[in-house]
Amino acid sequence: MNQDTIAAISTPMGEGGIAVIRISGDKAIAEADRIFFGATKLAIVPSHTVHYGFIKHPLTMERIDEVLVTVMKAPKSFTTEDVVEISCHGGFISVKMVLDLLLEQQVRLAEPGEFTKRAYLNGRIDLSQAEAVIDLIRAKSDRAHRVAMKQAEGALSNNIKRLRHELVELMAHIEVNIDYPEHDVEEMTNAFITTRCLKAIAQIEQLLNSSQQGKILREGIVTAIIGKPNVGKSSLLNTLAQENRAIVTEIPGTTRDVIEEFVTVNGIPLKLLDTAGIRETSDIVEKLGVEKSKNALADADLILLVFNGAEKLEPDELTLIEQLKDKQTIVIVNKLDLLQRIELDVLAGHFPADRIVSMSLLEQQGIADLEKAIASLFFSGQVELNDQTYVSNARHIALLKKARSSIDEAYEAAGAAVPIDLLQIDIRNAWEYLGEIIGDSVGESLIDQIFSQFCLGK
Ligand SMILES: Nc1nc2c(c(=O)[nH]1)N(C=O)[C@@H](CNc1ccc(C(=O)N[C@@H](CCC(=O)O)C(=O)O)cc1)CN2
Ligand SMILES: Nc1nc2c(ncn2[C@@H]2O[C@H](COP(=O)(O)OP(=O)(O)OP(=O)(O)O)[C@@H](O)[C@H]2O)c(=O)[nH]1
Ligand SMILES: [Mg+2]
Repeated sequence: MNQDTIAAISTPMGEGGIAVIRISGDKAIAEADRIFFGATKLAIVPSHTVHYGFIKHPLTMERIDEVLVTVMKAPKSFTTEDVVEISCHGGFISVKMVLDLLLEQQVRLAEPGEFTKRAYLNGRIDLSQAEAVIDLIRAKSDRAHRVAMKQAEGALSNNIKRLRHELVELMAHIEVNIDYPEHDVEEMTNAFITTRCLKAIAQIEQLLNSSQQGKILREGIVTAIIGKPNVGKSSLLNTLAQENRAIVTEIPGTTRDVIEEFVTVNGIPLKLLDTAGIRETSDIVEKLGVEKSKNALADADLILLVFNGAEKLEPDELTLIEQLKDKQTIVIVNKLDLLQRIELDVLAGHFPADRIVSMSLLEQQGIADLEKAIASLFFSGQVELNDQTYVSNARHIALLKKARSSIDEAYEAAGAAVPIDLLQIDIRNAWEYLGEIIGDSVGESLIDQIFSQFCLGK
């Protein structure tokens, strides 16, 4: 099935110091030897060694690039096949020429994710570890990176394997009872099954509970900056993004469209949305902007509600406060550098004190306070990532939920004295759902779909 020898450029397209072509498969070394000219032929070098030489056109002997070549022999390689990596000079043309030379013969272009797919199919990593490689590449914060790294190392897989092992033990116990019903294990059985089911449910619950945090770590907390015009919403986005991302002017109604920016605050990734100031308006463009603000508000996980501290609260703003009752909100009283006229007591009637932050974005004051408020909201302080496994993948979450409801059914059946061979089916289903997480018993189309999310050359 894996007969083809494959190759791809494994570094990003564009100008760079060096660019790497990776080749994997039975013919990797022979094919590289055809175009590589160095002190020795690669066919006879030891595994895990690096060699200097030139890539030349095998017929015209035209020099194409000066390179370093790494040889990693099966099974001690990323794919477990023979792997050769050619480090070319960066830039587009020479790498492309070297790749084309390989593709002219017995090498085909790798599909996206095919190297990692081979590592999976050849048993070097399981499916959840392969999926973690995608997360690792896409991680946008230190925390997201650590979660993905842990999963890549097999933390989730180990949890799942342990759970499955316990379910197998349970099934074996029940099997004995089916085969030898006269045995005195029967007495024990229902109580035993109930206890074991509860234990398994608790373990799955724990993994599912971590998923909310896992999702946040991966995708960022969707955070909408909301307020009436001219209070400093775009100034806040620019401050948190540490660049002038949004236009700031003294004219109310400057921002018309939703502006997105990914930022990290104390290691917490936020997907920040700067929005148009909310007010009644007859301007058609601004009206559409206000509509978008209201949609962003509805979809957000967190609201940063901005007020101008130099002005009294307006009826529109009080309405807005009412609308945000069910949302996680942090209030920002901006323009602290000006004479303050805002009714702080009114705000204090609606929001707890630790959710109200005074700032001057003009003078860059109060930023640390805001960061602290955000961090304490989401991680009840600075929680460190400990040994807990974070589940962050939608596919894994769905399977964990299915496994849990199967065990729920077994648990209830045990209580209702349903024949145990029926309940055995529920436990077996749970065992299979969990197996799908690590790639036991998954169909080819699912595997293809997962690996197609990778970039070329991975
Ligand atoms: N140049 C290069 N850098 C890279 C990769 C690569 O393929 N090539 N990787 C690709 O993602 C990552 C590193 N991951 C790797 C994981 C395992 C093996 C490997 O050869 N494992 C063998 C041998 C280990 C040993 O010698 O002790 C094994 O586990 O059997 C290689 C890379 C990131 N950096
Ligand atoms: N004095 C003072 N002015 C500020 C402060 N923060 C922002 N401003 C000014 O207030 C004006 C509006 O700021 P923006 O950030 O554009 O306000 P906005 O809420 O995005 O406004 P719209 O996009 O129109 O809804 C600009 O002139 C800013 O320079 C502050 O802390 N103090
Ligand atoms: Mg604005």
